[in-house]
Amino acid sequence: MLLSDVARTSQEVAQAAARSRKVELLARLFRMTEPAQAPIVITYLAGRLPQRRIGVGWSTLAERVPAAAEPRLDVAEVDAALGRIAAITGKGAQGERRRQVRELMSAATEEEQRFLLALIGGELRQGALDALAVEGLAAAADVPAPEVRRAVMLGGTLGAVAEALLARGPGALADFQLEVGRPVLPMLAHTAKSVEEALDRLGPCAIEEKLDGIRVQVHRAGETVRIYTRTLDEITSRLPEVVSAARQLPADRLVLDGEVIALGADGRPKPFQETAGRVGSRLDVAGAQAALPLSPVFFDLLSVDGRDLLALPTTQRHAELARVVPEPLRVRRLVADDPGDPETREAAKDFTAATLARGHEGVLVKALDAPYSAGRRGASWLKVKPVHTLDLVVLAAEWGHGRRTGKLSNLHLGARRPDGGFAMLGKTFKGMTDVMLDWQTDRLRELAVRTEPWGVVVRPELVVEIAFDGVQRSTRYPEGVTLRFARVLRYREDKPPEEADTVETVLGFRA
Ligand SMILES: Nc1ncnc2c1ncn2[C@@H]1O[C@H](COP(=O)(O)OP(=O)(O)OP(=O)(O)O)[C@@H](O)[C@H]1O
Repeated sequence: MLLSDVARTSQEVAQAAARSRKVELLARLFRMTEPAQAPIVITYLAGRLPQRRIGVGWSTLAERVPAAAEPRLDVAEVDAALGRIAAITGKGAQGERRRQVRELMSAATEEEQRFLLALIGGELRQGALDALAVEGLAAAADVPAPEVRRAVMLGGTLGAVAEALLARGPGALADFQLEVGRPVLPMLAHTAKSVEEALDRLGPCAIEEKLDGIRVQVHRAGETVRIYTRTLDEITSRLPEVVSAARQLPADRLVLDGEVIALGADGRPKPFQETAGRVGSRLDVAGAQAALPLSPVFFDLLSVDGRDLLALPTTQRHAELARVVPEPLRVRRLVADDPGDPETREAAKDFTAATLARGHEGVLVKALDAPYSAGRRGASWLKVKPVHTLDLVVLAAEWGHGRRTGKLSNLHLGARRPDGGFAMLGKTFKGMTDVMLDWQTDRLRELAVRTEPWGVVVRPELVVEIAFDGVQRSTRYPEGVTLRFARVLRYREDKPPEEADTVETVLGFRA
C-alpha cells in the first residue's frame, strides 16, 4: 500500500466530524490494504511508530528536502527504512541517521513529507483510533464489531487480528481464543476516592490488597511456564522463582493474573524501585534473585485445565483460584456481600487500614458478578489509594538552575483530553532523584521536537506518576485547574500515553 493512501486517509479521518464517516473512511482503506501490511497501516493511522524511537532530533527532521513529484513510497518500505535508522549506532551515528532521513524524505511527496514529519514528531497520535479501526475492520470484512473486539482482546494486538481477518476472512476470528501461551491484555481499574465510595458504586464486592509490584500474567502448560508483563512482553527468563512456583501448583494448564513484588523478611513490601529494578535486569538473574527474591501474588485465574473462565463472575473465578493457588501466593481479600450493612462497611474500612499498615499502597474493590474484561479499564474494578496519584504525560521540560544547570528539570504535565490531545495542568521539579534527573534529561532530549531558550517541547509519550495534594482553580492553565504540591514519584515506561489519566479524572479531584 502506498504511504500516500495512508496519509490521505489519516487526514480525512482527522477532519471528519461524524464517527460513522471516520469508520467508513477506515473501512475503505482496509479494503485496499495488503493483509501483511495491516499492522503497520494501523500503527501509522494511530500516529504511533512501530520502532517507538528512531533517535532523530527535531533539527534533522525539520531540514527541508526537495519532495518527490509522484507518490511511490510503499508503507513496508517506509517501515524498513525507519527500522534501519533506529538501528544505527556507534560513531557517526547521528550523521548517518541524518543522511538516511534525508534519503527517505526525498522519496516522499510534499503530502507524505508532512505526514512522516508529524508521525515521527508524535503529532499524529490519536488515542481513539484503535476503537475506530476495530469498527472499520469489521465493516471492511463484514463481521460484527464485537467479534473483532473480542478477537483483539484475546489475540493481544489489533494488528495481528487485522492481518488474519483481511487475509482469511471472518473465519479467521475463531483462531483467537484464550490459549495457554498466548497472553491477553490485562483488565485494568478505575479510581474511587474512598472505599465507601467504591462499595456504593459496586454493590456486592470483594476488597483486595493492592500490591505495588509489577503485573504478571503467568501461563503454564505442563512443565512449560511463560510470564508476560502488562504490555505483553515476555519476561520468563528474569523470574525463575515465579516459574518454579507456577510449576508446583496442582493444575497442569493455567493462566494466572497477579503481581510480583519484593517482600522483606517481615512480609512488608520493599520500595517499588527495587522490585522494578529486579524485574528489569536481564544480567546475572541468579545473582539478582539471590540478592532480592521476588514473590508472586495471584489475584485472578483466567483459564484452568482447558476451561476458559473469562466470562465467569469474579466469585466463581476466585473460587477456582482458591482451589489451585495456596494462601501465601494468593492476594488477601475480604468479601463484602452486603455493602449497605454498617458492620460490613466497618469491616471494609478496617481491612483497608490493615492493608495500609502492612505497607501496601491501597486496595482494589471488585464487583462480585463481573466477568474478566481483558484489555478494558472496566468500571467493575476500582482502586483506592490514600495518596492521590495521577499518571500524566510530559509535554515539555525546562532547563534547571544552580545544581541542576544542564539538566532538564521542571516538567510540564498534561492530562488526556477526549480528542486524544493533552491539556497542560501545571509543572513540577519536585521529587526527582539525581539518577532520575540524568535519565529524564537524556530521554527528553530524545523525545524533543522543538528546542526553546527555556527548554524543550517533547513528543507526548513519556508517562510519569505524580503525587499531589489536591486540585485547585487556576486561570493559567487551559482546564482552569492545576495540581497542588505535585511531585514526581516515578516514570511509567510500561504505560502508553493513551492510558494516561484524563482531564475528567483530574476534575473529579476538585474539592
Ligand atoms: N489485588 C489486585 N488486583 C488487581 N490489580 C492489582 C492488585 N494488586 C495490585 N494490582 C496492580 O494494580 C494495577 C491496577 O491499577 P490500574 O488498572 O489502574 O493499573 P495502573 O495504571 O498500572 O495502576 P497503578 O499505576 O495505580 O498501579 C494492576 O495493573 C496491578 O498491577
